Amino acid sequence: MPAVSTVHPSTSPVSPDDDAREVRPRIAPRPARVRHSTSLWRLRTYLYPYGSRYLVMAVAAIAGVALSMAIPLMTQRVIDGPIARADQRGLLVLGTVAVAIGITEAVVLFLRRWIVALANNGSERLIRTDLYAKLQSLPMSFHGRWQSGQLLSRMMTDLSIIRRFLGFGMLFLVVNIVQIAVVVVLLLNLYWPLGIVVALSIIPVAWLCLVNEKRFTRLSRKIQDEQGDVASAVEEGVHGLRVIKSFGRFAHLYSGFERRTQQLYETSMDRVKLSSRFLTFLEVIPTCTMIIVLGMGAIATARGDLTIGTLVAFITLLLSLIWPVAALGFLLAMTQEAMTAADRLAEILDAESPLVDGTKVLEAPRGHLRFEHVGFRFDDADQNTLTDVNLDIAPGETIALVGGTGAGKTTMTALVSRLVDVTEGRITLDGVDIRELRIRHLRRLVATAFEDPTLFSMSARENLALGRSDASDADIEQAIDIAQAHFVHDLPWGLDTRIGEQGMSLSGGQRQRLALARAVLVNPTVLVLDDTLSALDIHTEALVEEALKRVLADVTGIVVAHRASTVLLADRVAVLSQGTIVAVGTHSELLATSQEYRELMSADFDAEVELEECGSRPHATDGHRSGARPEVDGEQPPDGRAPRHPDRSGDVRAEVAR
Ligand SMILES: Nc1ncnc2c1ncn2[C@@H]1O[C@H](COP(=O)(O)OP(=O)(O)OP(=O)(O)O)[C@@H](O)[C@H]1O
Repeated sequence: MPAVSTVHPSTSPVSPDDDAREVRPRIAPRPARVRHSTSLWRLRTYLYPYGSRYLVMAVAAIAGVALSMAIPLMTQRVIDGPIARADQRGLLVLGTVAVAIGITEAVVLFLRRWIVALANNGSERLIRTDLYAKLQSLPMSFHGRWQSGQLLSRMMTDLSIIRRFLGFGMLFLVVNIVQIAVVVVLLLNLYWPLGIVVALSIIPVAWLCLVNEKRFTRLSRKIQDEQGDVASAVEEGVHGLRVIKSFGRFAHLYSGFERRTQQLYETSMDRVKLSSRFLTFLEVIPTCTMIIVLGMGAIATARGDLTIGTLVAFITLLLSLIWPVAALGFLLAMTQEAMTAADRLAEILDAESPLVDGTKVLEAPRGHLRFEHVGFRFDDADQNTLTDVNLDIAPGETIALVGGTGAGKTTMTALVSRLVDVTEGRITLDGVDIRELRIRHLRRLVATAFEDPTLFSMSARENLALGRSDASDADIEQAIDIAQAHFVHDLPWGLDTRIGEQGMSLSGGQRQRLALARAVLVNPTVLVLDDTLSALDIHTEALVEEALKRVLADVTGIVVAHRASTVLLADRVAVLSQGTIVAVGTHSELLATSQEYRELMSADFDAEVELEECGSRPHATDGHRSGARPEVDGEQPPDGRAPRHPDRSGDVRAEVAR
């Protein structure tokens, strides 16, 4: 039994940047009964680190409103006091106090704006980093279901909506409601008959808000989803530019894009119409109230029931209500938008990852890999992709996985590094179920080079050292040598050359070689090559295979092979058909015993012959693939193992022909 140690999560050597770490967002857990608005409320935890700033902001906002309300009351005192009595000294004192109040209000306003920027940009950053970490931790099945544009629009647009709400909407929604309530009380206190008129005018305002809430929410959600669709279309258009241009399908895609933007435009206009009607009513109500108050106030003053100073103060206070009431409309709209944005963020933050991290690490891994009755079914599929797969790969052995298109080869390799988890059976590494191993540890042991090599917008060196940040220059050089990726030294700044988005500035073969070097650099215990050599020219492929033979001699290898040439890198071959392994053996054994294997090999062979007959065997240039290699006679090793290189084509032809 291999030495295995168990690592307690809190003392684990796994660094926090582990892609499968359990992401614990600051957001509160999802409540059992989810209601609209709960998502926004749950985001309050992102305010806590900036709690003191939000508090200062709220105090400054309330102080600002209180000061603005003090000015009409001062005016009343000035008119009914020093002005009525022609008291110059009293006028000077009260005037100075009024100026001081005005200056203090301006300072408080500046303070609030400055602090708000500090606080809500900080909260936005925290939510964004949590979202990013969560996205990284979610399984491939999640990313398969979601359009990247939808994720992008949540990370950018929805977060901006929430930032605006946290910095402005939330505060003023509260401040304005408080201001309306306080002013109404003050008005009732100044002269209650007019105060009642103002208080009654609040009823239609509240009714309008309630009536419009549902429609506004629905339209906001629709717009945000449609923005995501547009972002997805832009993303696909940019990524698929080459395909679109080569097929001359620009007009077709353009019309699809135009349809989406038209839809977004129409929904946005629906919302504009709704909010325009709503806002107009909200502005008309205070104006009508003002006309009634002016008329009734004039009569009351004429009767001597009201002083002129009180009427001026009343009108000034009422004027100060126009903005808070009119603003209620867009503040409520902002709140609705923030609620739907928070719902959309919660869809990511609450997404459950079925991948559970293990606790064990292998002290001295040997690379004994076993598939035991492994079955796998994709989430949305109605039947298994893999069924009862059994395969025992000895330490240091290399297995070639061969099978027709869609047989399940890529899926099988994805199980080894737990990009997806088995749904039946188990996979063991040195006798330990890989689900019991720490994922970061497992992914250190298993390195995969994919057929479609993704390179990141960073330097060639950073791309190479992605799986092993502590790699020395000598390690990098060795990996470059094995993958025959010496071309990196010819790039304008050598290894420090920034490779374009997705490595677009490199050829397919160059990208594959970098991806291969990246996998080799990890110095893994298990090396998985998912048809990694498919884009190499025959000359480079021969050199890479020569070097790979040395690497594969020391590691356990799984090589997905579509062609006979690649099969010959392996010690044994497993034939996968319709999701299950139908034959395992050496190359020559399978040629002798497996009809399916013979057919797969002869298909490759036929393609080769066709190429030769057409005289179209390509020259050794990057980015082209011949599928064939020069015919060199070779001998079968005495142990029946597949001859590795370079005489496999001749060997395959001879045996298939037999
Ligand atoms: N995300 C997915 N959801 C549902 N089915 C999927 C998904 N990904 C792949 N499949 C299906 O699983 C099967 C196996 O796919 P896989 O990519 O493993 O085959 P493969 O043998 O590697 O094929 P190829 O040689 O063409 O790369 C296919 O039928 C494919 O349609």
